[in-house]
Amino acid sequence: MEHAEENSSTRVSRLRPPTQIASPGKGLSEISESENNARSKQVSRMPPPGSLKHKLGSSNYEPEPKRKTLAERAGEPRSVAAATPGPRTFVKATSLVGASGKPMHGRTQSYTSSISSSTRTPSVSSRNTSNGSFASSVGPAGRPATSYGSRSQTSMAFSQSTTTRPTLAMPKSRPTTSMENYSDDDEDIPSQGKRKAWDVRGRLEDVEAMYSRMKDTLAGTNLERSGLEEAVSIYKTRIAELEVLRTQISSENKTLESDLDAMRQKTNMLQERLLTTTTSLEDNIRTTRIVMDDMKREHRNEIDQLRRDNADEVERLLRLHREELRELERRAATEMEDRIRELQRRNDSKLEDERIRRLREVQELESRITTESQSLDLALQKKDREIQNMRGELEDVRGELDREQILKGNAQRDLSALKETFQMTGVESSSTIQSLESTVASLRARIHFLESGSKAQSDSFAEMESRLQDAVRSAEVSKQKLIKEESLRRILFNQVQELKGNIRVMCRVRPVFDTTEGDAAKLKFPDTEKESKELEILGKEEKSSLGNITRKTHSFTFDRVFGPESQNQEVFEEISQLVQSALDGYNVCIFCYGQTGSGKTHTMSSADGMIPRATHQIYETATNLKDKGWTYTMEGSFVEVYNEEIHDLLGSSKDFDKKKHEIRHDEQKKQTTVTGLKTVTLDSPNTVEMILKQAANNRSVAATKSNERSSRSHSVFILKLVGRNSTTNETSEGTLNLVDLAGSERLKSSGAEGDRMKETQNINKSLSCLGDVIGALGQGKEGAHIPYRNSKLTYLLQYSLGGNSKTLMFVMASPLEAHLSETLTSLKFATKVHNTHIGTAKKSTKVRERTSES
Ligand SMILES: Nc1ncnc2c1ncn2[C@@H]1O[C@H](COP(=O)(O)OP(=O)(O)OP(=O)(O)O)[C@@H](O)[C@H]1O
Repeated sequence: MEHAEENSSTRVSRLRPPTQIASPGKGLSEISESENNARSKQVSRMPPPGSLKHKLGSSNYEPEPKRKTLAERAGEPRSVAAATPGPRTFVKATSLVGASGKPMHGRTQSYTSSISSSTRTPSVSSRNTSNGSFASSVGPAGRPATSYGSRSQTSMAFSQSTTTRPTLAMPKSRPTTSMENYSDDDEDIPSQGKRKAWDVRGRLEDVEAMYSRMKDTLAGTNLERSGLEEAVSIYKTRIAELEVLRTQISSENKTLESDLDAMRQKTNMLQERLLTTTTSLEDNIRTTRIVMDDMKREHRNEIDQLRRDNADEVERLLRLHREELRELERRAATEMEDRIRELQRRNDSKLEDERIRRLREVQELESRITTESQSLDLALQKKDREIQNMRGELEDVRGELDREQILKGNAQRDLSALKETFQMTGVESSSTIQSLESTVASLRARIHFLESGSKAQSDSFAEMESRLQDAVRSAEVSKQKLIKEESLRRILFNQVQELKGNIRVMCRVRPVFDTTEGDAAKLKFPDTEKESKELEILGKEEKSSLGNITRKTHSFTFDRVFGPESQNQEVFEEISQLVQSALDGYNVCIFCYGQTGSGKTHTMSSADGMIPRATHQIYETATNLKDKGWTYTMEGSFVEVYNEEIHDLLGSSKDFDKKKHEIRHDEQKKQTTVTGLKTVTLDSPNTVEMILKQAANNRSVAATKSNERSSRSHSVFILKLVGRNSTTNETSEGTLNLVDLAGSERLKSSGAEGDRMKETQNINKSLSCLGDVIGALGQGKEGAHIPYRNSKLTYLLQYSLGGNSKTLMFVMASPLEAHLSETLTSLKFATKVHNTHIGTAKKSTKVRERTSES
């Protein structure tokens, strides 16, 4: 098997073609027979290869009975020359395996073809050979073997079994071919090897017999060839099949590879999609959160709105109810009403008398306090002066005393020196002694005098000390008294303010600048000589149904009316007391209300307007109050309420639409804060100018976006004043709000559209909310709902409008005929506010209208 495998590569090409049979001879028949034998076996075993292997592989295989196998013949006792000495070719079994050397599938696997050309030594006695192998040597007997004998020969054998072959006897006379040896055993050619040379016939017969065997062999070879061809074709088919399989596998492989690529791409795509989905999911979550926040906010607003609506509804119902009650009361007691009116009038006059009396008392108290504090100041100054004088005297006396003591020391030293001199010289002169003694006496007298003077001086010094202590003590008492009186002044001052009313309304009419502005309206200030409280406006001409042209005169009364010639200085004098209240710890709110161009900004924020004046006053007062133990911190912020949004006028105008500011209330402290606002500490009077400039700049920058910003938004200057008295440990926290409201013109008359309409609607809404809040406060019911939340402006000013706070409204009026109806609307609104009583009772006024024919 080992050799068969080694030589498998040469197996087919070594088949000997029939033409190689050289010369006829004795060995020819042998070859023919053995070949025929072998081939017939092979042929019979060839197809089908599958069964063949099975048979060949089995040791029980029986060859055809009519022919003897080479093995049989080899086993016969007759001596046969196996081969000539020298190199000899052994046919070795070679398994016919697949071309690749691998075992064949199925039937082809079992078929083995043994083709060998290995050259071996002649010794065959000790080795095992294949039973089926045969050697062929063709050549004439008695001569050395032909090239057939010496060269490699092709033989075919089946290596199904191996047996030990008996030792072959070597010929004595001449080397014999194997053919000769075999021919003796051949039954078909009995004469073989015995024919005589002259027996041509016999030999011819032999040749013929040999020929016929050759023919058989040829036929066998053909069969073998066809078998081999068949095997080849099977291999080819198999190869083709394998090729197809390979193609299929490679195509499958390609498909799988492309599938793999596709899968990879798909995975990549899926990963990308996953990434995109994750990102979009995160975005969605973020957006959802924002939306949820918005919704929450909206929800909160809606709830607030609902609450407000409910409260308004309840209020409306209450109002209705009240009106109904009033109506009933009115019907039931018309007569009583007159009496009540009468009583009220009396009450009012009593109240007014009381107010005047209290005012007088307060004024007297104030003047007394002022006089007392002045006299105290004077006494203090006098005492200070006295102390100064005494200190000077004391210093002089001390200096003198020091000098005298030096003199005394000197004199005593002189005296003792003289005494020593006298004792040394021994000179005694009575006159000199007397004079000296008198000098000593006088000196002694002087010393005594000086000593007594020094005592008197130190007594006077002690007296002065005690007087000084008394003066300091009394100054301290006076200071304490002054501090107490300052506290009393605050209380009394607040009482005066309350008596004046916690909501005050003043009117200011601006001048007509030039004739291009249009005609001036007919305005009258009847009481200019007295208190300047009244304003009369002659209305427009109206045609009655009878054709008469009439004109109404509208009379308004306010706490003060400022005519066109009034200056900001005059206006400020009226409000300075309120500014003082803010320093005393009250919340103060000063509004400017009126149509565009009526002078609100001029009054409030111009260079000499209320804001700079108020801050200057606060700064001065705070500095003066330092003597009375008060230290103040002042922080200012400036905001704008535009379209119901809060903007920081001290911040950057770029942040106007980005930064959201929230209003927060501290219920306990009754204080309002706005988130994210820039606050400026007012540590010098000039800071306010800087604030006003920046606010104006920001508004003008914003104005380029939405036109005339100042008249379309409310501006609120918030000044927080926190004071602390280190002597009394008192604290005060007041807020001063100075508000420049947006133009109050009505939507109809302004003819606004789009964005402007929205602005106007928001302005109208916030102004009417302001009216509602003041109206609700005027009802004066404790715990009643005040609709602060209805607008940003009222919500911002919540703690500066109700309760203990003080409010002043300036209604600004245009002097022009063209603005008459707007002016009248503004003045009517102001009258409504004026009639509102917050905190203390206040005389009510009405708009009086008289019609006169023109
Ligand atoms: N009492 C006054 N004396 C002199 N000038 C005045 C007076 N009132 C207003 N003015 C001037 O009139 C003009 C318009 O006034 P101002 O800007 O104050 O009106 P406004 O009511 O604030 O308008 P807006 O609502 O548009 O802000 C300004 O030039 C201002 O200086």
